[in-house]
Amino acid sequence: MPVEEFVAGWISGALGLVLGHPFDTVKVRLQTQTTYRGIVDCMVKIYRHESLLGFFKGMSFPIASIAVVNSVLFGVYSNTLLLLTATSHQERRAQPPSYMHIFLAGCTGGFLQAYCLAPFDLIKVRLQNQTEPVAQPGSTPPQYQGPVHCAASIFREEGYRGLFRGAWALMLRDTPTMGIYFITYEGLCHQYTPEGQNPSSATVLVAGGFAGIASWVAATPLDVIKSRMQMDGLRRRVYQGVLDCMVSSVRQEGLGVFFRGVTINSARAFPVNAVTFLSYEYLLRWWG
Ligand SMILES: CN(C)C(=N)NCCC[C@H](N)C(=O)O
Repeated sequence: MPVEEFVAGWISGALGLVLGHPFDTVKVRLQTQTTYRGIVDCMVKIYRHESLLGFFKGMSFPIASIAVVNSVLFGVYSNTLLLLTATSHQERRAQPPSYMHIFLAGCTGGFLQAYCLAPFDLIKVRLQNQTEPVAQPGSTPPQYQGPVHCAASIFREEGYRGLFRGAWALMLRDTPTMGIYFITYEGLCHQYTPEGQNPSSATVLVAGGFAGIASWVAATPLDVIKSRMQMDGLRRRVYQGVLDCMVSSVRQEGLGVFFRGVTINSARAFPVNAVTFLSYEYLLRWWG
């Protein structure tokens, strides 16, 4: 089993993650709290109340976890394609796989990465939702003092299953949308690259950026539900499950609730995934 894809997936994911984390914090706040009037209002309030550090809350854990999560996504994707089409990463430019195979490999990668991502994503969302300024003497300390304390508190108060709160919504979000992610990327690269050649850096950047946007637009409805399920249970349980969360969110806030954070998600997705795919492609070419 080729391991380069796993390592390239890890490094490229980490680069994308640092770039996108401030956007991600604004998105999570908009999806789960009603105190902000929009993206700009949310950014101004975070900056005034919590300083620049507020945008980077909850980042250390995803950085540690991206090694597992992104390498599982890219490694499983590439190795599933290898199983389905018997072509390695290097051979795929000359013999492109069918879109059905790309979609199936993307869905498989998305499904398995969601399982690894669930506890890390839960901790990230809980930390991002703490609105207290970072470490101010004399002020009330936030409920969670950091990722390890957060994980330990969830485990103590909600048990092992508590660490997987929102995992179903996460799997439903990631399985089909990772298929869309890889189809968009490969489709755009194929469209703008002469037969048998590697795509240029500009093509990889644009295809990666649009793959990110397409997958996040499709993922946003379940992303909202996932974030709400992850915040549920903090004080008391409100939702019985994914469906109940969907129905009560629509009843209270209308259908527009499913598109909360779609603008910020898309703005974040372009640079993050452009950088992710560019570094992934170049690392593999370098090692190949
Ligand atoms: C849930 N969806 C749509 C995705 N995860 N899409 C793929 C993008 C992955 C990248 N690490 C990112 O965070 O944008």
